[in-house]
Amino acid sequence: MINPLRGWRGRRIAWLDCGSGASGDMLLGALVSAGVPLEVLTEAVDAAAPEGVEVTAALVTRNGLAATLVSVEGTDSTHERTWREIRALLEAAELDDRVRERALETFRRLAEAEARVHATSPDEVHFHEVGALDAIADVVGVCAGLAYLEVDEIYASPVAVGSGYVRTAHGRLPVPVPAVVELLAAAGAPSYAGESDGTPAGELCTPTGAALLATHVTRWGAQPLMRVRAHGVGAGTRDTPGRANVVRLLLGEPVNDVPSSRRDASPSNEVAGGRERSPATTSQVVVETNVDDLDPRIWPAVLHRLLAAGAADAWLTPILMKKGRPAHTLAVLVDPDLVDEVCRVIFTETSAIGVRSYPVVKQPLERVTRTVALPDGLVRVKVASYDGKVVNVQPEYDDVVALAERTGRPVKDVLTEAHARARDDAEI
Ligand SMILES: O=C([S-])c1cc(C(=O)S)c[n+]([C@@H]2O[C@H](COP(=O)(O)O)[C@@H](O)[C@H]2O)c1
Ligand code: NI
Repeated sequence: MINPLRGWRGRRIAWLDCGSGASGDMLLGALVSAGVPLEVLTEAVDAAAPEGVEVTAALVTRNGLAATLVSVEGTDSTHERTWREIRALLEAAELDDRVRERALETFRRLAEAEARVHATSPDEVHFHEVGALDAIADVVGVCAGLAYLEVDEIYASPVAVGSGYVRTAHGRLPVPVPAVVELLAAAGAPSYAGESDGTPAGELCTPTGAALLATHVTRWGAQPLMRVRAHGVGAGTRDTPGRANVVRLLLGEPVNDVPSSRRDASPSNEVAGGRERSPATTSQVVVETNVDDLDPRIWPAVLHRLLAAGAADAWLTPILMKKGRPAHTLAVLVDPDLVDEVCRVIFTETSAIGVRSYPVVKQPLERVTRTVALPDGLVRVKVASYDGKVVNVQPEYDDVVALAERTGRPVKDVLTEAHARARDDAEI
């Protein structure tokens, strides 16, 4: 089995074009079309599926475009599964830890979205279509395919969600269906209807597709500046005239559009041992501007937009400017390939009429995200190591707050519990 990205040195990124939406099978097709061997998906699916399923791939066309259609067939003996059942199933399956962690996170997001839609708790959620055998296969297969590619970061375009109505086990639902709205909102993903000529587009993004995107994608926007090394086109089941019903996956390396002296000072992050990224220094850019005339109520939205555009961090420092004017320095830490996007946000959202920027070298600690199981639910935890030793364990605050809200417990108690469990798991 040859990884299509094999032999590359340096950072690897993936960009998903979700201009015709996203679903589990479209994502599977894009992975196979980009070069992920079908066996990688079938091995993971066989390990997780409670009953026999067959995963096949075929070359088809969608509105004239060649695309790979991956189909998952099997007879399911049950009509619904609970989040608890799926969690137990994934926990018991012989899956690679990373694949299991991602699949659990995908279903956790689905359970939380369903719980919000139906005003219940994740543990009370009964999945219908989303808990079926083919959906489990889609989730595990996509998580296995993406893990196989070992990309450092996954970007995706804004997501076309569709419009109109769709028939489901819940009855007739408006599109985007409620679970998709919840999932994309929780992930901060930009979305739009995607109608071409005012005709309702139907359901373009499904809950499974949205949950998989929410779990894997860390940045949303147009294709970043990248050298494409491989790409794939995954077909949706329907062939709609006038629109290629596909997800495209582009794999490549980001192009650092920065002076060569910076590149020399900052080696690229090679994949160490094939999995974890080394704590090598990385080069980023700080973009700054001083502003004295913006309505201060707008600043939180500006910071939010900058982070949504992919900035690694954005902050304000109060300053006293020329003529004794109180003002703020807005500073944004960003990868070189996103500087233009950050400048676009600054110029359109603030009153700045210029920015300055300078390269910086960042030394990140090696870190991994783990999921710890508390009695009431899951919490992601960031575990950072220095010199091979765990030096920091930090539960994801948003997960802690969500769990505290769901259970009615104080946030500080859930935080302490998550912290203790994570430290136990990390053996520190
Ligand atoms: O299965 C469940 S719980 C479910 C919830 C919702 C809500 O929006 S609420 C919608 N659906 C519909 O089921 C089909 C299949 O979805 P996949 O993600 O498995 O492809 C789709 O039409 C959803 O809108 C299911
Ligand atoms: Ni529902």
